Amino acid sequence: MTQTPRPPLDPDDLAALGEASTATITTQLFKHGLRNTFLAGLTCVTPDARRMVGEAFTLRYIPAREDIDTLEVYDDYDHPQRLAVEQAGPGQVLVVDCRGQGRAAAAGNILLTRMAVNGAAGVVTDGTLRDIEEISRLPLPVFATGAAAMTNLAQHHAVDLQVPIGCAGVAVYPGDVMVGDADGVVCVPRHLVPVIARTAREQELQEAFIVARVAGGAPLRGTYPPDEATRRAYDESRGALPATD
Ligand SMILES: O=C([O-])CC(=O)C(=O)O
Ligand SMILES: [Mg+2]
Repeated sequence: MTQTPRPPLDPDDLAALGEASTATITTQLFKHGLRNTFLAGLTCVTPDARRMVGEAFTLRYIPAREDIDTLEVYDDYDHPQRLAVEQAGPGQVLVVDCRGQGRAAAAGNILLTRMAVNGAAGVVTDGTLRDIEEISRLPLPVFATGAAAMTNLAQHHAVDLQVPIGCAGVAVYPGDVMVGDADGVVCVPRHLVPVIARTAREQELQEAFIVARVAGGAPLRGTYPPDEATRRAYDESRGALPATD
């Protein structure tokens, strides 16, 4: 299908998003009116992998049908699932729409090993994965709802690459930026990346200051959220630079 050209992402913005928590990013998106950006119910199944940040490369599954989705379809190296695995490259996160259905796996260890070797930035699905023990050792951030041994053709039929999808109830457009950490995965609409990157960085700095005060015994009142005096102390700690919102 034809791809709409997308303006390139600024590496500094990606770095800032990669350093911000998903909690911070969801709050910043909320401030911009977006409340449905967190892919609830997914956990990171590769706990030793780096933090995840990258552009969404989408793959859409529909329900399988027994007369179509036979095991022989995998003899075709151009099966859409296989194309997605080969094509999602450096800087890209494969986001797989399983319609929240997990009785058969979205993918398994061989496919995700291929993605790790290709330098993909991560894998996200609102379904399950097979070979989960081996996957858990991959150096690739992977998020899913859990494990299922059954191969994906039993429940899923791969139809589209790089189209808008729903994943865990969130709209994900190709090129949106996916960020993942221990809390889960958030989708940042591409056009909001510069502003969210900047304000998320600022929130992280302010929260580091606040948590140090709370850990040191400060009460919530006056500290969290910060009142005028705490904000002034924070600004002074930052070399008197005024906080941006
Ligand atoms: O058949 C599948 O779902 C794929 C699989 O097991 C793998 O990638 O190792
Ligand atoms: Mg396997």
